[in-house]
Amino acid sequence: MSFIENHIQRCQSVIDTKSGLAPVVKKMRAVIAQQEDDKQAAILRKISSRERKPFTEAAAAAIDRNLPARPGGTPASQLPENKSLLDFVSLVSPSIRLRARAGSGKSTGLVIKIDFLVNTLGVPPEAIQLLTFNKAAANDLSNKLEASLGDVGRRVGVNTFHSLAFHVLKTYPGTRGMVLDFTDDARANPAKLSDIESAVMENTTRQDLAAYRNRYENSAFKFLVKQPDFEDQVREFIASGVSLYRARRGTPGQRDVSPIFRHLKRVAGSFDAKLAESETFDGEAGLREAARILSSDNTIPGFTRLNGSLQFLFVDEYQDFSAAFEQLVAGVMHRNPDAVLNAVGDDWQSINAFMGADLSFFRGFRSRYEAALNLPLQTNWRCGKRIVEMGNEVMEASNKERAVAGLPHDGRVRVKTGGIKTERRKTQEWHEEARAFLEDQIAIMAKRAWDDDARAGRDPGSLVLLASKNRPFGRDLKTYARRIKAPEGVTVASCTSHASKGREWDHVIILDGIEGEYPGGHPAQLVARDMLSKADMREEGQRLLYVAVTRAKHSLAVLAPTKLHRNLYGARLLANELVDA
Ligand SMILES: Nc1ncnc2c1ncn2[C@@H]1O[C@H](COP(=O)(O)OP(=O)(O)OP(=O)(O)O)[C@@H](O)[C@H]1O
Repeated sequence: MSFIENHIQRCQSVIDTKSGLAPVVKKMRAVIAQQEDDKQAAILRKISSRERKPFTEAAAAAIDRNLPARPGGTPASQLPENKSLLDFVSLVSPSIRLRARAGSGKSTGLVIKIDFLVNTLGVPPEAIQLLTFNKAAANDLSNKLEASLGDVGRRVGVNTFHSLAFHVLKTYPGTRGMVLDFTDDARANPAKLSDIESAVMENTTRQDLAAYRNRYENSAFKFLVKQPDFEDQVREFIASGVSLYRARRGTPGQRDVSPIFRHLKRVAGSFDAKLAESETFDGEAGLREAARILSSDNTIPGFTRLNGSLQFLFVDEYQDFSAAFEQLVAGVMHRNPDAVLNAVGDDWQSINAFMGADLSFFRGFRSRYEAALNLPLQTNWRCGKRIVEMGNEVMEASNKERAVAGLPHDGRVRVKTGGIKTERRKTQEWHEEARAFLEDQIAIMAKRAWDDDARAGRDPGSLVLLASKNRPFGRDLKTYARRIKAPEGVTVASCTSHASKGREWDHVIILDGIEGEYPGGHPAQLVARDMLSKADMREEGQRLLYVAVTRAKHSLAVLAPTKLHRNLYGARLLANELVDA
């Protein structure tokens, strides 16, 4: 009997006897490891295409336990739009990187797969661990698991990366007594800026400042050099740059040649030494140290759950990994070599480059982990068809990559540009014009959105104002939101495009769909030029626009007080209403 037939038989017996998957995974990996490098991927694909069979029926049942049938009675598992979901749930022995487009039911898919593993294959819930970036995502997944699996769902491990690191450092004898100066949401709150600032003050000489002056003198930022407080401004953005430098350490392909890069390295080194002296770990150092401990063979007394008994590790938002997160996951896998890793994320939604995120981790998944496959989840269950298309246009998607609309309704796209000229004018002047334009247009677009609801027989839906920065054109988003006359019972939200990730509203109005504005100016933007390529920075803006566009369920309005952003040109073709100035 061939290895593949044996493998399929072993899979069948897992279903029949609920006997545990670990030996099947172990055997499969051992056989693949014997193959020549170039043959490994091919044989894994072959195994996978056969492995779907024994598990498909039971995986379909898990999908149908969790998702309602279509109105005509077709079970969710039988819909062509859910074929990729069925693949994801039914493939259990390879590690998987799931590229899940916006609104494609990423968290729903995770919960269904865990339901399948626990209730059909008999995997103990304690042998399953989920890792998320922040507490909100962890709570959301815990609630969904409990809703689907009942009490058993509570036995699945759900942690943020930082809470896992915290636990390791507090348990490990070598670090138990150290000060842990990080919170669960430390990604949004990197090293305390004030401490970095003092390291900057102590490690920035006249010569270093001259290097910065040189760097910007002949660039688009030469206006900065002319400003009297140039040196203070530099010290401020160095501080953010040092956080970025620390987060990017160990990222493959890091550019590391410029004098500015070397200066950031020196300041970071001094800051790290200070942390070590005071026996303190901030979020970044804490993740790295926990990863180092996990990757060693040292005993961590009291650390039992992830110490060899783990069978499945699910990782969320994989597109936003920086080196520290990758190292932590590698550490968990080192302790649990037979575990299967399922990493889910969307490379189109990678928007944390300024926190050190780098897509190379997502892209290099198959080469980093044994017996690993890439799978897609392309159907968007959130947005109307035109809005899904809008997302594809923003991303200049090839046919293969396009997200596909799962919902039957069309959705509406509206575009209005103001054509306000920004050249040779003071910012304040054109901002005033932009404000007047926005106030008029927001009111018009909101009214049209709620009229759509009335025509479709829906209650007036939720509405959000989005922009890459909180202060588009001199007024904050909240103030614009407050001026909208909303129907009774509807609150108008406002949010930066970054913070909108993972959320959804019936109607979205983007306020700054203008040329050159995405992403909003991050304090580290100037030094980022020495660490990230121009293309990376441009694509980051494109992805942020994609996130903003795909928050809308029924209608999307794009406002551009000046000219339209080039990645939004597609909006003109898809717009139901288009009024150019
Ligand atoms: N296969 C499906 N069929 C029908 N509805 C689905 C399916 N998957 C998810 N949904 C619904 O679509 C909505 C979005 O799902 P979910 O929150 O899981 O998406 P997500 O991919 O995690 O979103 P994002 O990554 O954009 O934040 C939910 O209301 C969910 O019930």
